[in-house]
Amino acid sequence: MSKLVLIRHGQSAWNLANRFTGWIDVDLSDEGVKEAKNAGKLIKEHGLEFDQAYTSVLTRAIKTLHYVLEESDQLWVPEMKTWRLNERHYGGLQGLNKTKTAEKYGKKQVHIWRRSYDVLPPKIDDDSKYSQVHDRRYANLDPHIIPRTENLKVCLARVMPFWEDHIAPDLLAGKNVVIAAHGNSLRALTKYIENISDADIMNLEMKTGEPVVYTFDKKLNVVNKEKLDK
Ligand SMILES: O=C(O)[C@H](O)COP(=O)(O)O
Repeated sequence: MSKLVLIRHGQSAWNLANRFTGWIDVDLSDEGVKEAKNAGKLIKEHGLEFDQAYTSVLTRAIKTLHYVLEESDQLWVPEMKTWRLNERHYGGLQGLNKTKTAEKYGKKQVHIWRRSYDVLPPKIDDDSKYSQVHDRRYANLDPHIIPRTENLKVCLARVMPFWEDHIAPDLLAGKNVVIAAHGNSLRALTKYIENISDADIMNLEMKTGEPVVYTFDKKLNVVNKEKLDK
């Protein structure tokens, strides 16, 4: 039996300000720090011990992972950061206020951009101040791979190689794994793990700072799922 714990980062400054964030690197809010620490306490209370940790290359997820590991006395656990676990890229919506965008384009359209499986938000221009094409942390990627927009389908497609190369082999080797990432990269992983349909995934929400614990058998079938209450 191996365990996989998924944690959406604590509330970020732009969750609080209600702005589309995606690949913009905003920090945790004070409330987000509390949520991340609380997630670590819950993990300790439940006696969860990790062999490997994964996170994105975005501050809010990295800090959440570190608070979780610190609060559960496991800061020593090996960790790897990857762009493949980044939030879904929100394209030209990045930086915009969600309410104002709904007033401009209609609530229905904004809901489709936010939750549909395969509708792409508008692309971001490479010269936008919210584009990541010149961000040093992606310098080792082929510039064409850096997203200009993503829906959940595209996000899942870039998360999956990381699942195949790292997460699944760890779980098959009996390791316990923790992943601190983002609402939509984790919705994508959840869709795959639980085989959720394209239609039903629209209704799945990930709460900030709430650990979701999967137990897998030796063949990587899910035998249990539990959410740790805040
Ligand atoms: O990138 C963002 O704006 C949030 O992290 C997730 O946004 P969503 O709730 O619109 O998917």
